[in-house]
This record gives sequence, C-alpha cells and structure tokens, in this order.
Amino acid sequence: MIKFINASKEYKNGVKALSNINLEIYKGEFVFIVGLSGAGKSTLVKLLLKEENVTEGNILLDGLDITKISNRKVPYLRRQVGVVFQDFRLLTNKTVYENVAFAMEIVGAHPKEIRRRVPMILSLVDLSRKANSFPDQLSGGEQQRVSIARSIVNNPPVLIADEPTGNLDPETAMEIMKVLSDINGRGTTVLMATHAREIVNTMKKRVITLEDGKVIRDEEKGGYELEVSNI
Ligand SMILES: Nc1ncnc2c1ncn2[C@@H]1O[C@H](COP(=O)(O)OP(=O)(O)OP(=O)(O)O)[C@@H](O)[C@H]1O
Repeated sequence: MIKFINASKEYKNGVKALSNINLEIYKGEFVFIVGLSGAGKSTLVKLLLKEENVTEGNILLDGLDITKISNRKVPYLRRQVGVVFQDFRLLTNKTVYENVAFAMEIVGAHPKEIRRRVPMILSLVDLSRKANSFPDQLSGGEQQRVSIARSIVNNPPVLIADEPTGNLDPETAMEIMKVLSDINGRGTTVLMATHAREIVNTMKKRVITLEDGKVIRDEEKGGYELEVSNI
C-alpha cells in the first residue's frame, strides 16, 4: 500500500529530517509513528501528502511513485490520502454538515451523492445531532470527529492522522481512537504520528519509532519505548 524506498529529506537549511527510510505499510494496517520532537514524524507525513518532496529515494502509494508525479496529479493523490491534524483545521464559517460536504464539493462530487453520503459519515462519527452546529459550538472531541468525517468522506484508502489527540483530554482522546479504530476496521489503512504513550501502549498496534530521521524500531503490537528522561 505504502512503500518508502531509501527515502531521505534534507531541508534547504541543511537539516536532514529523514535519512534513508525503508518502510512497507500494508493495506488495512494501523500503524503508529512515534519519536521525540524533531525525529521526523511530521516530515514523513508531509512527504506522503506531497507537501514536501524527498531529496532522495522513492515513495510508492498503491504502486504509484508519488515522488515522480506532476503537480497536476497532486489533487488525485490528496483524494487517496485523508488527513487529520492536531488543530482540527475546520472552516469556522461553515456548519458541521457544510464542512464535510465541502470536502466532496471540491473534488466535484455530484450534489445527490453529497446529500446521501454526508449524513452517513456524520452518523459514523456519531455527530448527526450536530450537523447544523458551527465548529465553535462544539467540544474539542466533537471538532476532531468532524475533521475525521471530512477526511474520510471521499473514501480514501489511506488515512493519516498527525497527533490527532494532542489537543484532547485523555478520555476524549480514547474516544477518538475508537473512531479511528472503527475506520481501520472498515478497511482503511491508518497511519498515526503521536506522542501519546498511553494510547500507543493500549492499542497494541504496529509501532514504528523514528530517531534523528531514522527508523530505529519497528514492532508488531509494539509499545511506546522512548526514554522518559528525553521527553
Ligand atoms: N520546513 C522546514 N525547514 C527546515 N527544517 C525543518 C522544516 N520542518 C522541519 N524541519 C526540521 O526537520 C527535523 C524534523 O522535524 P519534524 O517536524 O519532522 O519532526 P517531528 O518528529 O514531527 O517533531 P514534533 O514531534 O515536534 O512535531 C527537525 O530538526 C526540524 O527542525
């Protein structure tokens, strides 16, 4: 599904954020990316979204080498990869329904399909009751669920979550994990970058640990094993 082949990223200022990454993530997996601040987690996410480009190596998404695709094809890539951020990034002047519908409008979905699909996805994240609310009328957990709804409404095969529970209390964070886990259970490959030790240890999923831009550990049913003293 996702393959990094000798992928490296050096920023213009000379910082080598990722060095020689080789990783394979299979269809339907749930994978945590952990590592101390500056280890390269967000850079890895940005490479997958083509917000940044590799300086060396290749990244395959379902066989397509995304390091080679033209800018014209980036919208196609963005449809394949849903994304959720720590800070939700909702449109504040649109309702919950409109936020989710907008994600379909920008990819040219048919209005009838939008009217069918948005309520279905809002129900999946248990937000049907809040369809007409605005983001500032919602709790943090609810806002993140809107953001997740928006990220999956176009049915992408891959969902990337960059620190999705970072702004939430532990209980709400676990609710969000349940939603992500359900989405994964429906077949979506989920990649989640996080610092949340408790969550990683509870979920017992594959854990890839980055340190100084390198993969230093990759464990099935792993745990969060970074040194506490370094955090
Ligand atoms: N746009 C940029 N230009 C230059 N250097 C950058 C840029 N973005 C990130 N870096 C550097 O690349 C390295 C990796 O950063 P990255 O944001 O990927 O780490 P991270 O693991 O996501 O950290 P955090 O957990 O704090 O978000 C760091 O040394 C960082 O300072």
